[in-house]
Amino acid sequence: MPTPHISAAKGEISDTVLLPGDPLRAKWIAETYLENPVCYTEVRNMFGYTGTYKGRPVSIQGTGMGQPSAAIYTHELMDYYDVRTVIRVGSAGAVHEDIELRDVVAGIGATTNSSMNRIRFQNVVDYAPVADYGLLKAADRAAAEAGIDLRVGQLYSSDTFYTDAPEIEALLSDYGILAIEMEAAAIYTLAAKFKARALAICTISDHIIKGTALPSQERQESFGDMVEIALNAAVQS
Ligand SMILES: O=P(O)(O)O[C@H]1O[C@H](CO)[C@@H](O)[C@H]1O
Ligand SMILES: O=c1cc[nH]c(=O)[nH]1
Repeated sequence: MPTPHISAAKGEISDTVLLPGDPLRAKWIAETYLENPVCYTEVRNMFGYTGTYKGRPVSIQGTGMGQPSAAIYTHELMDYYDVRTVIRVGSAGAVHEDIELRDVVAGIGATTNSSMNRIRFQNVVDYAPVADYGLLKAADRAAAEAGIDLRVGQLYSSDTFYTDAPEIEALLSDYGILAIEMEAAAIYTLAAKFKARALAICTISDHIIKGTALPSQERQESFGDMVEIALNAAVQS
């Protein structure tokens, strides 16, 4: 029996899954980087594919935008399909002066304004969602081998894309946050719950402090470095 949101049969999804927010990015990654990709779900047009990379089975599953959506896919993958390694491959907005457009950032941790973990931990604990150290090391190694400067630091997983309080983003930058995205904190938390491994890697598509952005046609091309790091980390670790 499939899950409510994924129509694959058990065994059709690898234990190692890349998680882009955009389902069309899942399609592009599968068709560009995997050998023999097969689409295993089209429920809600949130595409998922399994193929091989360097001889190892790897799946790519879209998550949609925001922590509630990403949490549904991560939960079903880990709880029902026995997925044990996930790497988010996302876009993010830089909030730090040292980060530039097209930089690839790996989130060692994910600060968040989401209420999801407040609900989970009954408003008693401020849980600190963190990446899997082994996966992070594998990504760092894969980036070095490819000659890519992987920036490692904290992400901010926000529940809002548009904000009325830009001063919060400036404050977070002062406290070392590199970039804003919308899913990593939920994915890291669920990986901990299911004794799995998670890492979020993001390409900087816009710079919130500097007010610059990649033209839309350049976005997909700029994701190549991130995807290669993620796939090589996935198969090496
Ligand atoms: O490009 P993706 O992976 O969707 O990630 C980022 O882009 C979306 C916002 O435009 C949010 O999902 C954010 O996390
Ligand atoms: O969540 C996101 C993703 C890309 N750019 C942003 O500013 N925020």
